[in-house]
Amino acid sequence: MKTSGGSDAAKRRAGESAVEAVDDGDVVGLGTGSTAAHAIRALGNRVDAGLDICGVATSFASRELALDVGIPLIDLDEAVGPDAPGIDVAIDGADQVATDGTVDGAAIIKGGGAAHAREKLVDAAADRFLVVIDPSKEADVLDRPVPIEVLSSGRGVVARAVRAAEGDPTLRRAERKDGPVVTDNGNLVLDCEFGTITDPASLATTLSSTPGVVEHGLFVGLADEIHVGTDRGVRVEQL
Ligand SMILES: O=C[C@H](O)[C@H](O)[C@H](O)COP(=O)(O)O
Repeated sequence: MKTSGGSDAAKRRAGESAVEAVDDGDVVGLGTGSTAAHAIRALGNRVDAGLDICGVATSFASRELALDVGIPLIDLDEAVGPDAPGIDVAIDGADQVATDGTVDGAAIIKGGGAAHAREKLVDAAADRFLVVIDPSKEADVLDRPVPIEVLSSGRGVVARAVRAAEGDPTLRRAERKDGPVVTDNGNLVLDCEFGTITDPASLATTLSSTPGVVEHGLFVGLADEIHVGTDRGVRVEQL
């Protein structure tokens, strides 16, 4: 599993804090990454203690972990189809979070683990989306590369569109295999450097309308709460 800056204890506190918001009977979106993994483990402990919930996984990794800790799972289609229960709450990590007022709520970059396409489906479908981070993820303005999942045949077209939007795309390469990272959906990832992102909503619209883009990692105005774990406690920001 990908790891990132910030202490493990801080990530654990963030994950455990968000899991307190889960109620009996809830359908819960299970995020991906090292911080969301703490939430999944904490949820597994609550299931052991009798909590009756179903999870909806956002990746192969979150599915494996959920099964490992005993969380019953349903598919996204089962959760949101006709007469389906819906998703009550989603708990997910982030690579960078800015709440500087340029958007209503928070502007977030996700996809460091290449899971952002399914994460956005689940997080956006949830009644409440809780973001779990450590303080290293907080920023005044977004400035990290934006991961973009692309159809392999559309890689060149998307890269050209990114350059036209004054971005610098780099194909994400796998660490333990020769070749690129391939997502759970069989696609490639371009990590796109845009410098300081002063208008994330506008960039998100541009990227969403580019042919070949399966999904980009800008989550604008989707989050309802940010749980920031620190080495001493947790700060919860309501949006
Ligand atoms: O694709 C991965 C996800 O968007 C993760 O939620 C994000 O990269 C944060 O992961 P972590 O908590 O490990 O920093």
